[in-house]
Amino acid sequence: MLLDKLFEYLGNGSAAILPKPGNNLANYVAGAILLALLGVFVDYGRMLWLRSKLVSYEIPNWIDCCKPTDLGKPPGPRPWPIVGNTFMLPDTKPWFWFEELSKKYDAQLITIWIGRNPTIWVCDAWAASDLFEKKAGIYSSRPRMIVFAELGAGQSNFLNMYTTTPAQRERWRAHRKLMHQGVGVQAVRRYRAFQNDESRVVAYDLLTRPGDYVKHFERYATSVVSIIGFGRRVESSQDPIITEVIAAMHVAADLNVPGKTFPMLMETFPALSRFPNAIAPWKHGLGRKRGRNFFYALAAEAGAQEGHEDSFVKQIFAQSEKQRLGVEEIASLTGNLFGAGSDTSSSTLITFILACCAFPETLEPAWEELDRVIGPYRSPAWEDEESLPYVKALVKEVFRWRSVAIIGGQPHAPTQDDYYKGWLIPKGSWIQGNVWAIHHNEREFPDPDRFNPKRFLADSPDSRPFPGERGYMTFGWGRRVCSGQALAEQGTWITIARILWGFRVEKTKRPDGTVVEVDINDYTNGLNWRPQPFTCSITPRSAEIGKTIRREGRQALEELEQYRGETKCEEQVCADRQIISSAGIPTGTSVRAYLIPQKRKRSNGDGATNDHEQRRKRSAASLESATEFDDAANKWRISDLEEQLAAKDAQLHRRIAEIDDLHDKQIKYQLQIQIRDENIAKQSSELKAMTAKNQLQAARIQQSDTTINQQAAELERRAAKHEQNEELQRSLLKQDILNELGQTIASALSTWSVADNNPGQQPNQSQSDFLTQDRQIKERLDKFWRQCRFLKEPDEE
Ligand code: HEM
Repeated sequence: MLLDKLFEYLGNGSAAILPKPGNNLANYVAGAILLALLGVFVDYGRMLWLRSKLVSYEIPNWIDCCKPTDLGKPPGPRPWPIVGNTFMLPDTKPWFWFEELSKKYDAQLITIWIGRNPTIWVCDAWAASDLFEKKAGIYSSRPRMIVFAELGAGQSNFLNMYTTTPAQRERWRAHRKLMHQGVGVQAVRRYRAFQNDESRVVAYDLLTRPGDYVKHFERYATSVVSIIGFGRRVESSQDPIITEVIAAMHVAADLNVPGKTFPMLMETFPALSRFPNAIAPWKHGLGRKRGRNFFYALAAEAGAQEGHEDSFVKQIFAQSEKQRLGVEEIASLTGNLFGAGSDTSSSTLITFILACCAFPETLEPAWEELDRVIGPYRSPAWEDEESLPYVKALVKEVFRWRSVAIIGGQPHAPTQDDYYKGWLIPKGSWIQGNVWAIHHNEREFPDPDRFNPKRFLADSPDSRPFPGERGYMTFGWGRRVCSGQALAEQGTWITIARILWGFRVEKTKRPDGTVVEVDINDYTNGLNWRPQPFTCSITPRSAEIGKTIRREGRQALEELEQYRGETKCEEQVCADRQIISSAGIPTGTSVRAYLIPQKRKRSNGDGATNDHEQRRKRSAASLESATEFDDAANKWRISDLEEQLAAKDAQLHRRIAEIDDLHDKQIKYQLQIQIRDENIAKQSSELKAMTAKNQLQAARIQQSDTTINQQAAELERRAAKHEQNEELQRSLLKQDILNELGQTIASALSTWSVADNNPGQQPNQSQSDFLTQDRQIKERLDKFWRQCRFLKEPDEE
């Protein structure tokens, strides 16, 4: 505090150090030095005292909470007075160093002193989950951030809000609720149609201009949030929303990385941030609020326009009175969609392209799955997600492998003193997740630098336990978890699935056949990092797929037509003047004016303006300011040319699309004629086959008729023969009967003559014999008559 005062004194009161009549300058200086030394001494005492508390012995259950070696071991390098560990920080990407330190100290948490402030880096997934998730009630506030909040996005910005007091918590909740209404899990399902269309346009753009893949991704990500926010899409990568916002985000991301230089040193000496920009080069021009005005102007313009009543900005204006939203808050709520949503999403897609080039073997299973489930005649749709488990795992691996928010976005701050495994985490201190270390721990992710989607397949031997069901911590934690997570996850899935389905993404080949290697470690230095520019080859996987991409791309553009619009330029003055003036922005000021402040004052085409000259004179002492102005003027001129170029580009694009359209129609008709010809040929050959079949069947019928006739004749012949046989049998039988009859009669006659000729001879014997023979003759005669009746023909009756 003392040092603060000293710097404040030196800063604000530069006049005070000038000698005044009667003052002894030497005494002044000596007094100041003495005071400063005393300040340094007291402050260093405070630092050491606090540091000693970082290893606490007031642990209720220290036996099970930490290894004995942890006790007494400082969880970070020893700080120096005033500068802390600042000068030990590496020039770039300090997260690697923090990871090394956590390994060196075998500690999940380490402490680095940025100047006089301890910052605690959580380098372990389980510790991050224990603190940020399980103790979310304590760890959901933000620390004081000079660069990011006070000089940057503003303290009233939802990203930076404190939640220490009930009033702050109530304000933060109101903003969170609005964000949920805009981009919460439920809300983003409504955006699937246009998000899918924008992703189809990306595929279409990759087909026509693959070399510009970075621009396509930036346009896509910005357009999606622009439709959500303002109900209008971003058609060209020259749109100021892209050029300005993404560039601003890169600057902000670079400035907010802990480093040994300014502006991060203002975090430890806040007084330095109060110097006017003109004499404070260490501020890098921060704190001008231009961004806020720009976003408010955009919001007011979109809010005043007809249509798209469900856009986020209209919801915000509808609730602004009830929620007592000020201009800054409205600007930040809409601006956050762009600030937090466009650079992050596009950088993630660039990382995906790098992974495709560096690890081509991981693409084969994805292609197999996509060919099996989707085929070439349509691209993946939302409903396919569950049928494409490998693609889903690949998207998760993209989120893990090189997570865009590599230090977990903004720091958290506990709202009270807390202890974790013996370490004190002081109230209000800066505690931040080192996502790099968390996602590169061998225990959870073996061979962590290898891009390996199988880690996210449950039955794979490469999968390991990890806190939380998602398996990664890319979107932060607890109550401060990224508000746009659902939107980013669904958009990243659909775009990656479509690119995998449609394209062969690989390293570029030189004319001599050698490949241009890619470097998986060549990333930018920002807190949202992305691969440094690299070349790659992006070609459609087949001609049929190429056709589908074109067809779907054009269909998507037609569907997106309803969101057509453009960021207003100078001549298109903001419509809602009342809102603008109530916001303290002069009426008639264009949105564009907040991007390039001096444009309206330009008097002639050569760029030399009166205002410019005056400003040069006024600020002769501030070379930086003048250069800055020159930059702005040049930027405006370039931007004009770029606009013209973009318009020509758009015209050319439309013309190419028309020609493509005609070409496609021609191909379509030719295809239809071909299909019809094929149908006719097929039908006539079927007819021929049927006729031949019929003829064959007729011949068969004829043949079977002949057979039947022959069989009938044979039957007749057999019947006649049978009759003849029967006749023969009957006559033979008649003959037999007649013979027998003759014999019977003969025997009767002889019997009767014997009896007549020998009367009285052995009468009894003869009598009985005679009677027997007589009876036998009668029986034989009876039988004979029966047989005769049997043989008799009916007509012979
Ligand atoms: C790949 C894309 C994205 C990544 C990796 C990402 C990552 C993050 C991270 C790490 C945080 C800090 C969380 C914490 O403090 O614990 C965050 C906060 C935030 N993000 Fe995202 N983000 C992404 C996309 C988006 C999108 C698309 C939006 C909006 C449309 C968005 C809006 C926000 C907001 C408003 C916050 C602040 C939350 C708060 O402080 O309570 N983000 N994001």
